[in-house]
Amino acid sequence: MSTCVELKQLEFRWPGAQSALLSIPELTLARGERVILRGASGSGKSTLLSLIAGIHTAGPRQVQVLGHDLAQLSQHQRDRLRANEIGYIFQQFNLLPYLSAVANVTMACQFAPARRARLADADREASARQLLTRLGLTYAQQQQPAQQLSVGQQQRVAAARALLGSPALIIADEPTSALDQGHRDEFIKLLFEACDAQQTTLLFVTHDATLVPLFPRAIELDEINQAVTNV
Ligand SMILES: Nc1ncnc2c1ncn2[C@@H]1O[C@H](COP(=O)(O)OP(=O)(O)OP(=O)(O)O)[C@@H](O)[C@H]1O
Repeated sequence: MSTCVELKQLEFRWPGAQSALLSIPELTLARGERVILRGASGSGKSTLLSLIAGIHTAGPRQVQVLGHDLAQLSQHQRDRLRANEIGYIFQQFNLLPYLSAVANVTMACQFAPARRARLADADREASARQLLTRLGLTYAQQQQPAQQLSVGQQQRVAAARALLGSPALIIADEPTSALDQGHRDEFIKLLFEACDAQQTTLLFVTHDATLVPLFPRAIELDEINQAVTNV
């Protein structure tokens, strides 16, 4: 199985900080893997995600995504790689409230030519509708402005937006924190099915330990991060 994300001797310290926040000797995520990354508040989860997404950068060869050494790419190349290959599901969903659910989803491919090219159906809207239907939204709900949907429905729209155009990696940053347990488990099941259908790697980040049994692989940030244990 090929590699999606590879960290090697990752050392990261925020400017002005006294010591490294992250010191991770090695971590590999294979293509198509479903991984939950858990860690206490402030342990560096979001920082690690921002390094994998190329929003911030570490040293040469420390973070590789789909074979690209992010430190060797220009800002523009990193932005392009992110737009084409990484779907992000945010805690607050980041939907545009007045746009319909389906329009929120199609926006994902606006600046991502590779994602557009991978759509099974050349019609972006048709592909977005297929995903939304698979994630359980009716046609009528797909037409509604995002702000008129329930929290659970908005979350499915955010997932469909991240999945459209089959990016190699989905990063989900605390996406279930606003849901009750029943909706939460159902959402994760749907997310797995959608990722499986398109061979997408899922990196799901949370501080909630009760989600761990739902995933085939769990990583405790405190266990792989030597910076924390050395403090
Ligand atoms: N842009 C930044 N500049 C400087 N320091 C930062 C920045 N972002 C985060 N930090 C610091 O890095 C540490 C880890 O923060 P981070 O947000 O990565 O943790 P987290 O595990 O995602 O926390 P939470 O679960 O509360 O969201 C914190 O001490 C924070 O103050």
